[in-house]
Amino acid sequence: MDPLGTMHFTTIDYVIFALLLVASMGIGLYYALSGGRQRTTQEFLLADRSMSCLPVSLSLIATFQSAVAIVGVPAEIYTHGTQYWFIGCAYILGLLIPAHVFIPVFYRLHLTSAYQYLELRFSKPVRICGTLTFIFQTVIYMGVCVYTPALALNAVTGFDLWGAVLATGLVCTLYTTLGGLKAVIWTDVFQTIVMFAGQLAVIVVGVQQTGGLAEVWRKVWEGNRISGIDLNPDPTERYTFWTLGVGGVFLMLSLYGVNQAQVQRYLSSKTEREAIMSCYMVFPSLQVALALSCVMGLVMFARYCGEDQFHKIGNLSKNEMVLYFVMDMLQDIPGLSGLFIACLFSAALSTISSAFNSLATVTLEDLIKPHCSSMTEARATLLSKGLACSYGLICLAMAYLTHLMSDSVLQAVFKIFGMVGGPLLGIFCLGMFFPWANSTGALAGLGSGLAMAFWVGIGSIVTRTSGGSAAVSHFNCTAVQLSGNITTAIGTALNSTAVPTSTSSQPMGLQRFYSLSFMWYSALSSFTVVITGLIVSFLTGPMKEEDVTPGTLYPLLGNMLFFVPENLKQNLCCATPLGHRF
Ligand SMILES: CC(C)(CO)[C@@H](O)C(=O)NCCC(=O)O
Ligand code: NA
Repeated sequence: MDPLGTMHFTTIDYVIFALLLVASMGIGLYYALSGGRQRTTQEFLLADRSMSCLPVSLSLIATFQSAVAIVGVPAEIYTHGTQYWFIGCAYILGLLIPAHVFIPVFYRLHLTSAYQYLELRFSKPVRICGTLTFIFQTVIYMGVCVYTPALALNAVTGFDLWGAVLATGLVCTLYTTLGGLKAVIWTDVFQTIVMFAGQLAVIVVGVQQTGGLAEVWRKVWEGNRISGIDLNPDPTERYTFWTLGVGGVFLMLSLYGVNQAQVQRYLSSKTEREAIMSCYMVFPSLQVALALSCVMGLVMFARYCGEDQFHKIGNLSKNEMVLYFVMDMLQDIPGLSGLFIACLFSAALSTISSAFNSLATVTLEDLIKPHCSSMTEARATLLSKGLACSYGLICLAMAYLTHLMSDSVLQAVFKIFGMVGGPLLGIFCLGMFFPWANSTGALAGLGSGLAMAFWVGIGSIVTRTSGGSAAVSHFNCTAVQLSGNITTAIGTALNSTAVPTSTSSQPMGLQRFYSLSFMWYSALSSFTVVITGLIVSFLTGPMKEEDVTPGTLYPLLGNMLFFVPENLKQNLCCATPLGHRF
């Protein structure tokens, strides 16, 4: 059955979509032909370290705000209520800690790649393992990012799936290869604005068509979509205040603290102050982004609550709901659906362009340069352009692999971030906060963190448990006679996480371990890295603080014991490292 066959794109919608691609290309060309014309790696990979905080901050949010969040969050709110919104609490510590811990350390070391840090602090093998882990994470993620909007568009409008994937993948490869990081950052700025505009337009029209704000509020309130704070301590509950507000901090740290894409933006800032400022400015913009997608879910609910007799929306996968809602509602307003499609693809483009550039950076800096010390600057720049271009093509291949993914991409991406990003966060924390950690400990820690993460992650996929314990909250619309049907429909929409009939029985033993909420993955795996790393370091001979490269430690213990007199602290082995005051 194809309930969506009637939806069509008008010429003006195509024009708006094409304009997005053309404008992005234009920005790429501009930076290819202006400034230093992308003739040095400093310019191509680090924008000449000359950026100011406003473009950097918009680029920071654009990097990890992809179409996955734009289609995933409203569907989550529609089916489960506003609990997810509490992830906004995690933004406070999730941005303050990067601003005051990670940025100062990275910026003062004058790095290009975040993994250079791992060599300075530990050894070359640790750096290479870190780099390979990052490449693995990013390559999977970019496949999901380019595939998601194309799939949604295809499902709802019949727009050619691989045509959309190719168009976005190739245009993005081209402007990233031509214009370097400057183009990536400035297209991010433009694309973030398009992203916000598209979501806002849909919300405004949606509210109007549903009968005004008061009516939307009444419907979502009566439909039980407004969730109170859920303080259930059960770690297998998918979204609670604890999983979102505490587990989410670790997710945020792995993304905004140590992820190469973001670290590269901090390093491209003119001064350390600008870098810290940009991190602060992410906070309000990220709250706006979160609010827009949550409100969109509420409006979508208000619009269909009790009126979805034909299970129009209930039969869709979570990734298709939003686009269906948009097309259904905006059909009569020319151009508006085009604007929303542009919003969706802006989100995707800004994420994959960051991925291409950061992957080119780490491949050149961490894997190639150490072996070709005599490479000329011109050659290195040419090589980095070749790398950016190759990763663009790899992205297309990964989109094809994503074909096999489950139907909730938001959960899939959170799992990838937790399973691979968490151990990376752990190894940076081990290095910065614990002077005793040595290289063997770091390698053992990273290995065990990854093993732990893949054990629980793959276990949950195989046994289909993580997230399965999420209570499918039932509609409680005014149209009571319909609620049975709608609940069934929502059940269908959630079929990927089909709950076994015996949901009431608590999972036991390993089963319980596998059903750990994926919001805890980052915390679990980074703690595993730190603890294993410390144990192995102490067994193999801990490092002495004076042997650690200056500037690679952050005096966490020293700062936390601010009330202890200075000479006592020296004895406690947590002195401020040479020449570095934080
Ligand atoms: C980083 C967060 C959690 C911040 O809300 C969000 O942007 C997110 O869920 N990002 C990952 C999904 C995506 O690719 O859009
Ligand atoms: Na994005």
